Amino acid sequence: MSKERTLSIIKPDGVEKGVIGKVIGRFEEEGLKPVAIRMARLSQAEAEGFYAVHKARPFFKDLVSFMTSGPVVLMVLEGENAVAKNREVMGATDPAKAAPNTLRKLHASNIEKNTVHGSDSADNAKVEIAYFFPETAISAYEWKR
Ligand SMILES: Nc1ncnc2c1ncn2[C@@H]1O[C@H](COP(=O)(O)OP(=O)(O)OP(=O)(O)O)[C@@H](O)[C@H]1O
Repeated sequence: MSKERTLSIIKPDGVEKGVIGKVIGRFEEEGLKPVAIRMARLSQAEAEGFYAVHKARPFFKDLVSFMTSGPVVLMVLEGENAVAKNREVMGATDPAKAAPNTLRKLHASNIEKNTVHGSDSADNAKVEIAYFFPETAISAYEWKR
C-alpha cells in the first residue's frame, strides 16, 4: 500500500451545522491527514465545473445551487489508500443507506445535503486537487480558473 491523496469537501450543510471540527477530527483518527485546507465560497462557475460530470443529471441545477449556498471547506487528505478510506468514512451518498457511524449517517440531512464530498478514484482525485489547489497540482492538469 502506498500513500495517496484525495480531495475532500465539507459541504455548506456541514459548515452550517458546525461539524467542521468533528469531520476533520474523524479524518485524523482514521489516518487521513490534511495536507492542505482552505475555506471558500464557490462561484456558480466553479461549482458547475467541479460537477461537470453530472451536468445531464436531473439534480445538477439544485446541486450547484446548494454547493454555492454557503461556505465550504476544501481539503487535501493524505494517507494509505486515501481515496477508498475517505469514501468508507463518508458512507453511502444517501444517508438513509449509509453504514452506522459514517460521516453521512452521523451528519447528513438527505441525499443532496450530505455533508461531505470525496474523490471517487485516484485519477479523479488528481484532477479535483488541481482544480482547487494549484500549489499541489500535478503539472499535467491545468488550473481551471
Ligand atoms: N438523487 C439525487 N438527488 C439530489 N442530489 C443528489 C442525488 N444524487 C447525488 N446527489 C448529489 O450529487 C453529489 C454527487 O453525486 P455522486 O453520485 O457523485 O455521489 P457521491 O460520489 O457519493 O458524492 P460526492 O461526489 O459528493 O462525493 C452527491 O454527493 C449529492 O450531493
